[in-house]
Amino acid sequence: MADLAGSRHALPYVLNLSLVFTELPLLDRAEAARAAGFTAVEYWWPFETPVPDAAEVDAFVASVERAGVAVTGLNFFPGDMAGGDRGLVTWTGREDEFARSVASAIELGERLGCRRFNALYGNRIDGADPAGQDKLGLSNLALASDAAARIDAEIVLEPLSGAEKYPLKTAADVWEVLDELGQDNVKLLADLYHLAVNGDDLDTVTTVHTGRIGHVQIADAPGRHQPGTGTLDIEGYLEKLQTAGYRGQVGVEYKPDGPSADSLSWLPFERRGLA
Ligand SMILES: O=C(O)C(=O)CO
Repeated sequence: MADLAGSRHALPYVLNLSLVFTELPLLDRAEAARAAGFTAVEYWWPFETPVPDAAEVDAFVASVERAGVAVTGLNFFPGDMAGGDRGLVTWTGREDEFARSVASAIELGERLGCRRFNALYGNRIDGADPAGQDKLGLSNLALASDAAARIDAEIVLEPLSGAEKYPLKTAADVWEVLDELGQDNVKLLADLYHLAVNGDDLDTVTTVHTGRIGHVQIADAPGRHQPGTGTLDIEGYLEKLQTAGYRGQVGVEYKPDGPSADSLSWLPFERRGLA
């Protein structure tokens, strides 16, 4: 049995390098994560474009290989995140770009051994029919699911907070899409921070349908900072998830309050490398 260092659960942690260690250039973050004790990391889409050029991809892969960490999760290209975009899955008119972004992410995932891809659903578009957007979402998710299946990977769908026009706010919103889609390798990404901010019932989310949860992420609320800075009983929810059968990883995905390395003090060093 692994040393749980006082933790009430044995779920393994992976460090999200799109929010933690962002004071460092992208290509230095994997080594910082390794030095901090993590053996697995995840990223949002680490490039500005859906299909980055070969040199950019090679440099990214080299940074990960140099660090000796596993990449266990990648987001698909989401559009302009800083400008408010939250994914292309339901973005009418950008179907070709979505397909190309999926192909390039899967190719990168195959190279890195990454088998989980976060497909941000996309915002409601002013003037567009929401039902039409959802219909496009189903066909785009089917395409992504098939592409992922070819490398034995899965897709996760994430409720988000802080984005008014993003329609997936709760786990139930995602269940509705998954029920219509009917593809076993498409699951819920339960980010406990986003769900809490949106008023979802975390006691239910962490105990019911846990077999359909593909990934869990954590940050405290309010604030989206490290555990202990807010009021969420993160440890309690992770224990509930494990008790209910969840055996996946926990993404450490928060905006550090202070320097990233210091912000990790809530997690004993010996708990960071179990992934
Ligand atoms: O946009 C966010 O907040 C995310 O968590 C994306 O994965």
